[in-house]
Amino acid sequence: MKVAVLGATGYTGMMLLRFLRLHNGVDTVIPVSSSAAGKRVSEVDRALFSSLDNKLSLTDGCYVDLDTAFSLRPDFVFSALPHLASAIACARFLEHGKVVDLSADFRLKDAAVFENVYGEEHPFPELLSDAVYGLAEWNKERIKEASLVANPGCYPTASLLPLLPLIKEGIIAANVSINALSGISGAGKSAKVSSLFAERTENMSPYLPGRSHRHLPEIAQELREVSEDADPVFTPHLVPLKQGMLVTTVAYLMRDVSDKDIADCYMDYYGESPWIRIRHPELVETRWVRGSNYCDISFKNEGDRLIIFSAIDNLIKGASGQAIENMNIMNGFPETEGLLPAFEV
Ligand SMILES: NC(=O)C1=CN([C@@H]2O[C@H](COP(=O)(O)OP(=O)(O)OC[C@H]3O[C@@H](n4cnc5c(N)ncnc54)[C@H](OP(=O)(O)O)[C@@H]3O)[C@@H](O)[C@H]2O)C=CC1
Ligand SMILES: CC(=O)N[C@@H](CCC(=O)OP(=O)(O)O)C(=O)O
Repeated sequence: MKVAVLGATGYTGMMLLRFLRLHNGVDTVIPVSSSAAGKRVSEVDRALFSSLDNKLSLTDGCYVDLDTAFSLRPDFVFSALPHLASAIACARFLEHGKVVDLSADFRLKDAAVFENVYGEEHPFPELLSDAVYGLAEWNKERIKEASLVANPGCYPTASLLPLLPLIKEGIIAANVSINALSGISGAGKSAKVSSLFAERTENMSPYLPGRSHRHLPEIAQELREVSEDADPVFTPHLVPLKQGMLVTTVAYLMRDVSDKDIADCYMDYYGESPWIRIRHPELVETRWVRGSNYCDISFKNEGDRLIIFSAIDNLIKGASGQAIENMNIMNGFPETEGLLPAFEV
């Protein structure tokens, strides 16, 4: 396959290039950048050195601009652009092939909700019903048939994976309280005061609590697929890590269940998944998933309440790794293809 990566110098774009160099189903990579067009990829991302060069023959080892990439007619495109810029580029490239969008542009099903959350009219509302929400373990059959996959946000991925089976099976109530801790790379590579080392080191803080964060409507939308009563509380926090995400969710148990019942429920849904590890009775830690596509899940059963823990790497299972997983599902490759070994930015 001939695969283009839009936004290839950003954090998630860089990570995609690192995965694609080892992917056996991809022989040609087209790295697309507005800021680095004409520069050599191996000189910008020194971790790659020359290891991707054999797949960069179409662009002479260099990044190209969007128009050049379009003229090279990629079969498959990852868009790792900011919101709105991404929707416009995705709509264009869908003419040639399949697309996985890492931005939030096609995640919300309702254009009015999108406008309310992102503050702008959706440029392609007619594509929203075609887009499949790419929570890979949950929507696999629909992802197989999709041309446009909306890769989930990092907070929604880490929150939804442990909750969906338990809510669907009526084990926990859907009015959950989700507390999430994110590494700073979740804010992207662009310079902002709030991401400075001096602002973030030795410091932790909640931000956009209550109904303020744009991931709350995304999480609520997907929980409502399994329970129409879903009414989550979502509180994100920034912690001084480069990569990583830890989510602790408190839920009310709906019936008397043993630890084994809960573990069995997870195994029924995720027993075949190469990327979900049920860690119970151990708890989870971000260091055990860092640089990998794993989502680790654990829980503490209090009889009336359940405390649920999940850990991912925000840049991998929360973005580029899940995007590769979606490409694998869309094209009939093994789900693990290209995803081992793991990397850090
Ligand atoms: N960071 C994370 O943990 C996650 C990010 N996402 C989403 O993935 C997408 C990429 O995120 P991330 O890699 O962190 O972002 P970055 O800010 O690190 O990179 C985005 C890249 O897009 C390009 N770009 C920036 N502004 C524009 C613009 N106005 N028009 C066109 N291109 C532009 C730039 O690359 P170039 O100069 O090479 O064109 C930039 O490096 C975003 O939509 C983000 O919300 C989703 C889940 C998790
Ligand atoms: C730490 C941090 O800033 N995280 C980002 C979320 C990560 C992300 O990029 O999510 P989207 O793809 O939905 O934009 C935030 O809170 O906005």
